[in-house]
Amino acid sequence: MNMPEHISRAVDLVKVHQQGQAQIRALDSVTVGFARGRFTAIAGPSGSGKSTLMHCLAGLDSATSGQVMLGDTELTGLSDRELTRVRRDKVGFVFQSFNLLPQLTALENIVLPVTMTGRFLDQDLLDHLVGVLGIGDRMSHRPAELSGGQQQRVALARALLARPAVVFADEPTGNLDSRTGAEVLDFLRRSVRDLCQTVVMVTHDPRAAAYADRVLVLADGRIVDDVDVASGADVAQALQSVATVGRAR
Ligand SMILES: Nc1ncnc2c1ncn2[C@@H]1O[C@H](COP(=O)(O)OP(=O)(O)OP(=O)(O)O)[C@@H](O)[C@H]1O
Repeated sequence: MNMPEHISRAVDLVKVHQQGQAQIRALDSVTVGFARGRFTAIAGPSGSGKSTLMHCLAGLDSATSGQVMLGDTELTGLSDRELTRVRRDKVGFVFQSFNLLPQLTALENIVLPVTMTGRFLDQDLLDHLVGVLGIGDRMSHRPAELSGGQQQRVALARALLARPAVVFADEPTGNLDSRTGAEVLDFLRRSVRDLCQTVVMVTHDPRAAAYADRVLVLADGRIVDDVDVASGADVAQALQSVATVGRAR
């Protein structure tokens, strides 16, 4: 699993959490690669290791053993300081809880990661993102003055403006009503299609997973299914797989 088209990959990844005397094997020898310009959903029941896998892939958490690569950079073995730099330069994040800075306006939140690091502010891309997301008239508002859906749109623009190697989205629709959630998922899918963005999304929701090109299903820290959702039949299979694993627990 060392293919160059895999922008993100994990090899034999193990993560053991210590909880008192008990050891919890949150990831049990996971090997997986994520191709550029694809939208992958990581699905599975609560506690199956979805967030742990995403956190290790994104350099937010360190593995117990195994290897994580982001582009040409091996994350495993980097210091906290180096990891911070890699995350800042190569990763975009979208969280369930939006994670906007409350004292900044929507526009300031969106451009902060780019301006803070002295990088080129791509005004055309900014205009494109704001236009597609329909938040042009909210740019001077602070997060508290925005709806949940508007806050998540601001977070999406912030994640994509820096043209990260990978956008990691952790339950991005978890705090949204179903219509707004569908708009967020549509936008993620569109960013893959129009901007060739690579997106990896954690979700427990089969309907959200169905927006992806590929669905990885985790159970007990292992990949139990890996479905290419190119055709309608595959979507049905992926949904069935997520539901079955969920019921079996
Ligand atoms: N910091 C931690 N300390 C101890 N155990 C942890 C820690 N983080 C996660 N775990 C355990 O590791 C396992 C995997 O957790 P993880 O959060 O990755 O699952 P998940 O599939 O994302 O679940 P959910 O859908 O509920 O968020 C669970 O058994 C969880 O209790």
